[in-house]
Amino acid sequence: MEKLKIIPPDAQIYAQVKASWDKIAKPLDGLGQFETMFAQIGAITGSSSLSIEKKVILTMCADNGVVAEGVSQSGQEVTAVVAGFMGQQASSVGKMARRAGVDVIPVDIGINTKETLPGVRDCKVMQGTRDFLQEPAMTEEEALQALSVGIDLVRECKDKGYQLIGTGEMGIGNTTTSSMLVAALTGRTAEEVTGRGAGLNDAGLLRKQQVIAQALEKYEKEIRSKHALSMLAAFGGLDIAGMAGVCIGGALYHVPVVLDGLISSVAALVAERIVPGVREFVLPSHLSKEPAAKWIAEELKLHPVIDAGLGLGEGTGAVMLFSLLDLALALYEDQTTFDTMEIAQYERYGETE
Ligand SMILES: O=C(O)c1ccc[n+]([C@@H]2O[C@H](COP(=O)([O-])O)[C@@H](O)[C@H]2O)c1
Ligand SMILES: Cc1cc2nc[nH]c2cc1C
Repeated sequence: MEKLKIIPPDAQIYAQVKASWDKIAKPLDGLGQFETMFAQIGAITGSSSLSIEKKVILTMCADNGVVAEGVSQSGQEVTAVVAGFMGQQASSVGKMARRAGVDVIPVDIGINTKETLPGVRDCKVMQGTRDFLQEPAMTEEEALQALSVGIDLVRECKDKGYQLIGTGEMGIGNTTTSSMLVAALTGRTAEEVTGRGAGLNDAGLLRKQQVIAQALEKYEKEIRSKHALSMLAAFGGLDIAGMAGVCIGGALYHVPVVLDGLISSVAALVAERIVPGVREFVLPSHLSKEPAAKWIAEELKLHPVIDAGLGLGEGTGAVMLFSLLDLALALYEDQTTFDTMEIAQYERYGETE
């Protein structure tokens, strides 16, 4: 995996797209980060004629053994229940995606059930991870298998003509797994990375913090080795590994990947540590309300445009960004330029600096 060769985004196309935005009759950089996000999309896809008509969310569903430690307000069985509704496009992401004209592929990459769920793609690696406080969540082989699921799905989506892929997940306990990975990968303390997840009370928050603090001690040697794949295997989760695979697949096949919240962003961090350069192929959507999210943004130098206290998951924040991108693109696709308006353009700061 470490030997994968990534061809970086095309800097010339980045500049071309930016120059094209500058010709549109509007204040210079008036669409701010939306202009640079499209420059990045053009650079990734290798074309300045931008198109994001066909979009998909890959929602990875998996269970986390660490739930046995009392770190979530919900029981593990909720993962399968919500994934079942997702298969009918009846969970939160399905509803938003239908409104936005986006497809959703729910994926069972490790739900703790033997049942197959109608409408959910069966890519199960195992029935949930093991409890990382007691033993490593996965073996490196299991982690690699989950990474491959994500990479292969990107290839398939590219072949089907999808131009933009969003990540999403569902898995009770996955904010504990995510916070643990952030602490291990960025050197933050349990206190700095732990949040309330899907709605923990004060006692639950304290318990979650203690579990992460204990695991930081228990795995001190592994953490010091800074080996991202071992840490992914040690802490999980299968959903994070699958989404890290999506990020790596995006970089390999040059498809831009829009990240959802905390769990998706951890996946991008893991992917970047395993295959350096992947971060240039991901676009964040929102800054999760979970405290660990800001440390990832800082580490990967990502600037999510939506900062609205979201913490839903499933890919909902990514769908929101898709809609905003669609609006911004309306200006680019059918350009009314300074020339169209016959407005003389004086020397602008971008040209003199
Ligand atoms: O996307 C986020 O940033 C986010 C923040 C908090 C909770 N979630 C969702 O809530 C679930 C995990 O919460 P928990 O408390 O069981 O770890 C999981 O299914 C996530 O999709 C998601
Ligand atoms: C009901 C429910 C739906 C979710 N969707 C994503 N995470 C979730 C967590 C819960 C508890």
